[in-house]
Amino acid sequence: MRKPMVAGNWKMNKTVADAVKLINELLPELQAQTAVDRVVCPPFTALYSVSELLKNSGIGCGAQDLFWEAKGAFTGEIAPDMIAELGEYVIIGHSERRTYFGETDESVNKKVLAALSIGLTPIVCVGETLAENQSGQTETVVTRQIHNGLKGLSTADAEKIIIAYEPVWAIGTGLAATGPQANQVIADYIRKPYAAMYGDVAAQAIRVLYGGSVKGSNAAEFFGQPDIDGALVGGASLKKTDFMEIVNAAAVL
Ligand SMILES: O=C[C@H](O)COP(=O)(O)O
Repeated sequence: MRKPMVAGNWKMNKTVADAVKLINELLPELQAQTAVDRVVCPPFTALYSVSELLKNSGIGCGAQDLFWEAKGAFTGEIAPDMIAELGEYVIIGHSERRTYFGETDESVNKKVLAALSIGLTPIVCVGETLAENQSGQTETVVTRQIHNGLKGLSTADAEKIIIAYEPVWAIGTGLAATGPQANQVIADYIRKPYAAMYGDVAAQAIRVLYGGSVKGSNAAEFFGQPDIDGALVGGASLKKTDFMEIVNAAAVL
């Protein structure tokens, strides 16, 4: 039985002051919802302040990216142990990083291995663009991202990672996939190839989230699907009421 998870990806939003305010608003209600694993991923600049507020709260804290090297002359980058001091999770390979910052399956794989080696749990994002979807390439693209981005894991790590299926055309557009559409991709193009890599036990153990225009009004449609274990939420994670609607919807999963 996989425990549902809802993670908020704040993207490039919120100053430290704004982040502290939102966490203080969220904390009582988030803490009350123990049926769901709850995670927030603020921008790097707010990570320390948020992690201090979340200490011993039962709410997970994560970064939105990391670099695979341990230290050195990599201006602007953040090392795995710097994140591990402040949180337990890290989002890797978000489509915005693939699109705007040149992330590839190869860099995703290096980051996943680096995160796992220091004990962080990666939330690895995969998903096809609108053009890829419309030209019938969803299977090819998503299975390639799984094969190349997630290779080389140990058996224990293979059972621990989290994958987020985020069709790029659904991110921030208000145009969510349907529950059955997302479930089919997750079952056939994510869990199935993952089972071929790491076995059925791992493929059934890992949590796969859906992401892309999730809101309170459509969350239940995704959470009612057998292969969807929760959501990676962007826009709707920036306001207490919006985020809590989604977290509470996951509790009945
Ligand atoms: O990481 C979150 C996803 O990109 C979804 O963003 P969104 O909920 O604003 O569509």
